[in-house]
Amino acid sequence: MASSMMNGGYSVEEEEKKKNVNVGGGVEDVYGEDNATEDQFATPWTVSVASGYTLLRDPHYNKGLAFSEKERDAHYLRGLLPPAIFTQELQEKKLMQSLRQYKVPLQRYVAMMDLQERNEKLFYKLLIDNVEELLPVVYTPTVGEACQKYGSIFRRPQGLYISLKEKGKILEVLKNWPERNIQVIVVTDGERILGLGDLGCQGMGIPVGKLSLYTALGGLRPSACLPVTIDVGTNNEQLLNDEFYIGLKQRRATGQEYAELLEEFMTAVKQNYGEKVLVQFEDFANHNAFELLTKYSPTHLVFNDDIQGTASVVLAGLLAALKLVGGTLADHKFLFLGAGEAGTGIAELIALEISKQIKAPIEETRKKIWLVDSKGLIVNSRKESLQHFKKPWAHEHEPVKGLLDAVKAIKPTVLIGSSGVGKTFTKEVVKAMASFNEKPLILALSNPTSQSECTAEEAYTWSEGRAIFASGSPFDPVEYDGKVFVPGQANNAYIFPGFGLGLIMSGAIRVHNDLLLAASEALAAQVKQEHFDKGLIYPPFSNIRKISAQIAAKVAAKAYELGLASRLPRPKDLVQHAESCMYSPVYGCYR
Ligand SMILES: NC(=O)C1=CN([C@@H]2O[C@H](COP(=O)(O)OP(=O)(O)OC[C@H]3O[C@@H](n4cnc5c(N)ncnc54)[C@H](OP(=O)(O)O)[C@@H]3O)[C@@H](O)[C@H]2O)C=CC1
Ligand SMILES: CC(=O)C(=O)O
Ligand SMILES: [Mg+2]
Repeated sequence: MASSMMNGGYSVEEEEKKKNVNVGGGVEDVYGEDNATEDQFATPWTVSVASGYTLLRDPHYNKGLAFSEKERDAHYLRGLLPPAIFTQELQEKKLMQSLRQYKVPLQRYVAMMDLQERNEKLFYKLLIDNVEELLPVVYTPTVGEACQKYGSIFRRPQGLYISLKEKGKILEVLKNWPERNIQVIVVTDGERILGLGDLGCQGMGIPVGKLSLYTALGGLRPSACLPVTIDVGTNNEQLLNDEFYIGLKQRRATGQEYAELLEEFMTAVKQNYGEKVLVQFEDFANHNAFELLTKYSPTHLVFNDDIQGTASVVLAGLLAALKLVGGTLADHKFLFLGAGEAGTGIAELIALEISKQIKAPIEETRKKIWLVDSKGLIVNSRKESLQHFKKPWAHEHEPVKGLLDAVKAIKPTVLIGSSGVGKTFTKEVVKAMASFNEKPLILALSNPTSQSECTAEEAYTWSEGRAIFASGSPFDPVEYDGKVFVPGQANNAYIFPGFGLGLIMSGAIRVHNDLLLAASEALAAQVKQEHFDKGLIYPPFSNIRKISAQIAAKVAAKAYELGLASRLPRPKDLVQHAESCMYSPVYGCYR
C-alpha cells in the first residue's frame, strides 16, 4: 500500500483516474466545488456503493441473472433474484431468441432500448456480437420510425434535452448529467432527421443511436458519451398539433435567438468538459449545419457527420470500387442528385483527393463533379441565386431540368443519390447509366429505406446485373440471372466511430480534412478480394471493431503528423493502442 502512495497521498489508482479525466477532455475543478464562492453555483454530488435493489436497477452494473452466488451474498441480492444463474452467453441467447420473435421492427427497437436502460453491458454484448442483425434495429432504418413515433414510445428520457427554456442555464443543465468525464457529444436540433424532415425534439433517437454505435463499433465507453437534443421548436405542423408531442410547441427560433442558444451550448461544453471533447453535429438542416461547422471548427473539436463523415465513407467506397470499375479517381465523372450537406460534402472531399493525387488545383478537379438539386443541374447561369455551398459546383453548361436529362447530358460513370427523396433513380435513369457504362457505380445514400433513391433489386435488375451498388440503409442480397449480388451499406457508421476513437486516443484538438482522407484510405484498404467477388465496395460490418481500430490508428497517425495531437508520447503501435482502448461489454466480477 505504502509503495502505491505518491503525490500528496493519492494512490496510483487515484492518480490514474485523475490522468484519465484529463485525457478525456476534463479540466481540473470542472464543477467548481473547490473554488466556489457564495455567489457561485456548485453542484452537490455524492458517490456511493450500489448494492441490493439499487444495484439491480443500475444499468451500468446490473448483470441480471448473471450475478454469482458470492455476489448475491456480498451485495445484498439474496431473494431479489430467482435462484437460477445464467452466464452472459445464455442471457444473450435468450434475448436474441425473444428479439427474433418480434416481427415488427419498432418492437425490436423498443426491446433494445429497454435492455439498454436495464443492463448496459448485455445491450452492447448483443449489439457487438450480432452487429449485422441489430444495426438496422438501433440505427437506420428503424431509428427513423422510432423518431417519428418517439412521443408514443417514450418511456424514460435518454440524453440531455436543452431547449429555449434553458437559455442562460446551459452550464447548469450539463452538470445535471450524471457522468462527468464526457469525451463525445452527438448533438442534433432535429430539423433534418435522416430523410424524414423536421422531427423537432423527437430527433433524440438519432444522437442516442449514433452514440450506441460509438460504443459498439468504435469502443468508446458508454459513460463517456452524451446525446444532446437542442429544442428550438419545430415547423412540423403535425407535431405542433399533437397533444403528446414531447418538445416545445412553437415554431423554430431562427437568426440571433438560435445562434445565441448554440453559442451558449458550445461555450458551456468547452467550459465543462475541456478542449478535447468531440462535438459531432448530426442531422441539422443545411442552412445551420454549414454555418455551425465553419463557426466552431477553429475553436472546438467539431465534426459534422452528415457533411464530413458521409464524405469520408463515400470516398472510401469509391477508392475501393476502382478495383472493380478500373481507372483512377480522376478518370471518373460524378453526378449527384441532391446538393446539400451530404452531396456537396462528398463532392468536396472527392475533389480534394483528386487534387492531391494529380497535383492539380481543386478549382480544376471540381469540374469533374456535377450536382442536381430540386431546380435541376447546377450551372453557371444559376450562380447568383445559389446557396453558398452550391456555388463552387456551378459549371459552364446549358440549363438542364430533370435527373434523366442530366444523366444523358453529363454521362457520369458514378451516380450518387443524396436528395432524401425515394424512388428518384427510375428505371430510365438506371438504364441510361448502364447504356454508357460497362459497370455503372450507383450509390443510393438517402435514409431510411423509404427514401432510398432505388432499391438494390432495382439497381441490379435494371442494369442487367452490371451495377456496382451500395445504399445508405441496408438491403438484402439479390438474386439476378442465377447470381447472388450483395449490396454494400454506404453509411457514415463505418467512419465516425473509428474516426472519433482516433481523435480521442490522440488527444486531437481540431479536425482537419487530411484526417478524413486518412479515414477513407484506411476503410478502403479493408475491402478484400473476397468482398469484391461479391460486388461489395465496403467490408462487412461483422468485422467493424477491427476496421474501426484501423481507421482510428490512421486518423491518430495523421493527427500526430500534423501536430494536432496532444496526447504524448505517441504510442508506437497505434492499431494495438486503439484496440486496447476499446470498451469491453463483458461482465466484471464484483468484490
Ligand atoms: N448514407 C449516409 O451515410 C448518409 C445519408 N444521408 C442522407 O442523405 C439525404 C440528404 O441529406 P442532406 O444532404 O443532409 O440533406 P439536405 O437537405 O442538405 O440536401 C438535400 C438536397 O437534395 C435536393 N433535393 C430535394 N428534393 C429533390 C428532388 N426531388 N430532386 C432533386 N433534388 C432534390 C435539395 O435541393 P434544394 O437544395 O434545391 O432544396 C438539396 O440540395 C438524407 O436522406 C439523409 O438521410 C445523409 C448523411 C449520411
Ligand atoms: C446516416 C446519416 O447520418 C443520415 O442519414 O443522416
Ligand atoms: Mg445524419
